[in-house]
Amino acid sequence: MKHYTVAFAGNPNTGKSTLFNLLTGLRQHTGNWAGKTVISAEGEFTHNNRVYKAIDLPGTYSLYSNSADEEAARDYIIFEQPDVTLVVLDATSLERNLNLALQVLEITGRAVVCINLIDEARKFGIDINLKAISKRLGVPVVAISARNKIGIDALLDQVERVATGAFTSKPLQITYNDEIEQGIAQLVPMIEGVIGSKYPARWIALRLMDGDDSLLTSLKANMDPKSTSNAKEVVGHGVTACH
Ligand SMILES: Nc1nc2c(ncn2[C@@H]2O[C@H](COP(=O)(O)OP(=O)(O)OP(=O)(O)O)[C@@H](O)[C@H]2O)c(=O)[nH]1
Ligand SMILES: [Mg+2]
Repeated sequence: MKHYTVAFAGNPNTGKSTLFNLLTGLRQHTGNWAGKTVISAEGEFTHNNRVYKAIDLPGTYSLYSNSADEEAARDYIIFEQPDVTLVVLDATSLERNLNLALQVLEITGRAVVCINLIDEARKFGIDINLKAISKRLGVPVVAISARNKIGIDALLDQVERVATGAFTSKPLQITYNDEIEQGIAQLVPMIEGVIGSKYPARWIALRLMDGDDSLLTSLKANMDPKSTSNAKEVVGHGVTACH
């Protein structure tokens, strides 16, 4: 039987490990500071007779190269290419949390957005229009409470749809200003020429324009050794960095 992989991404403290523990029966540390996940943990769970490998990534505010955690989460999503990236958001601060969801969607459409802490949101009278968010993002969006075990089956049904390809996502693609879009248009064919279509060229173009050397290093390390010598050329083509 095929094992699907599901990576749990999200801002720190959004309940990723609580959900991971609930599903896998493992005991990843949870909690405010002392329990912070610093390395990715792996476990397994089943749903509708399908087996899933779960990877609990460290909490990050972005997928740029600001810290080892962000690089680890980014590299896992780009290079390991999980069947599903489950983006766990805090229902009480959606605006801040959605930023990471948008970054994931720039990398992959194989994603499910999981709005956790729905119990807390309800206490504050926050009403979340899941349908509208899902339509806008182009991927399934489910509200849960990992701590109170609410919405878990519905979440796993959506994970299954994305994992099996039953759901065709239309991930929201952000359009940037003309200067950036022109840079992307120049870089994408060069990037695809060097690394093929396996990796998200548009996102890589954006990161290269931002001067993200760590991504370049990871790319080289993960690429076929024959083609690594070309990687430098892509950034050497003189597209101005946009900060
Ligand atoms: N009220 C409520 N609290 C929750 C829920 N899920 C998780 N929590 C709490 O939120 C806190 C953080 O949970 P963690 O599971 O450690 O969060 P995390 O996303 O793994 O955190 P990092 O590893 O730092 O990224 C803990 O105190 C949990 O008990 C929920 O559905 N409702
Ligand atoms: Mg954690």
